[in-house]
Amino acid sequence: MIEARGLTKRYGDKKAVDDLTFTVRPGLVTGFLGPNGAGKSTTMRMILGLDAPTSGSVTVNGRPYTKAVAPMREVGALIDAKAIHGGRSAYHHLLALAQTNNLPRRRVGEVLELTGLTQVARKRSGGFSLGMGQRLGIAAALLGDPQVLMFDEPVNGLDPDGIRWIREFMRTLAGEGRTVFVSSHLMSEMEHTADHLIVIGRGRLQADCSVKEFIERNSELSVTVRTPDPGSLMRLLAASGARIEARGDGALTVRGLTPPQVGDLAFDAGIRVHELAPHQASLEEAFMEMTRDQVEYRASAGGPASGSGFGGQPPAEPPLPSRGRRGRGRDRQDDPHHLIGA
Ligand SMILES: Nc1ncnc2c1ncn2[C@@H]1O[C@H](COP(=O)(O)OP(=O)(O)OP(=O)(O)O)[C@@H](O)[C@H]1O
Repeated sequence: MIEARGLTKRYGDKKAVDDLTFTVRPGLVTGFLGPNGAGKSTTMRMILGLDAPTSGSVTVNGRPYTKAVAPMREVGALIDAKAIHGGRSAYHHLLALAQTNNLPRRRVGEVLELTGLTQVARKRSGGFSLGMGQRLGIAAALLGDPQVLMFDEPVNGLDPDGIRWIREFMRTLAGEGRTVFVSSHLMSEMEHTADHLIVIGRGRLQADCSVKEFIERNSELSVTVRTPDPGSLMRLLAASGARIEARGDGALTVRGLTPPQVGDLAFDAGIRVHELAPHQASLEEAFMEMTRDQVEYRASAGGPASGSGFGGQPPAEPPLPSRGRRGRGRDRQDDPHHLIGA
């Protein structure tokens, strides 16, 4: 269990982390999300005692991590997988860590096996691929068989196989009852990995809830409808108060009406419908809505997109007028605790 209470970190006159209070519970994968510069790494460093809070506190299993008698048995952390002596083999890297931390030698073989590195254990780690380097970092984190695991952006730069492996591994660790805290700015990845989310923006807590709740509260259910007569259907639905967007692929996105309402209106007017489906926003779309004003270094729309993540991304959809999603998001940002304590 990780507990932060009023955790604050100031660099000069900038608050990198601002009065964060949250609990990371065992048995779940908790995603720690926020745009670039939101304060995720600073928070993780404070949890590990690598940075001192300006005020507030954070404990691991009830006490500050710096007070842990056997740190590697308390927390396993993957913060920077490249921080490894490249001339050493994976085996010797892990053995050195085990010996300096008073951990049994047998753990080296066990964690090599767990992370699928046994076959390459005697090779120089400097020649490892990014994915193998991440596995080695995770093997090191597991050496002390800790109950709490923290991963800072573990899937960055990995191929789909590597991403899937890390995702399943984190889920297994949580399934064993461990506390798994993982930071990421890759929304599509977190949607499939995390049970719970802690979201920060500009150092402040924005949400502390499940993935499902986050999506439901930050997006509006819409209806996708296809018809050979879009003009008539658009006029009909607009007259019933719906907001309609004609998509490039010929479908209409309708907001403000349910799928049965759209179907019934079309039927009564004798308009053929070829597709009618509810659409729930993805985690990424819900995030883009909530953090619209919080990305510290957002490229202009049309700038380089970074995949399914924060920053460098144009909004998922153009802003809608008055009752549109942008308006909804703004209202909520005035109350940063609207999702907290759900
Ligand atoms: N040592 C430092 N000195 C001054 N400012 C810092 C320092 N470390 C971080 N910051 C600032 O604190 C803010 C939070 O940074 P942090 O690295 O924690 O964010 P992050 O959410 O991890 O972002 P990213 O995803 O880009 O790593 C940023 O504005 C950053 O520039």
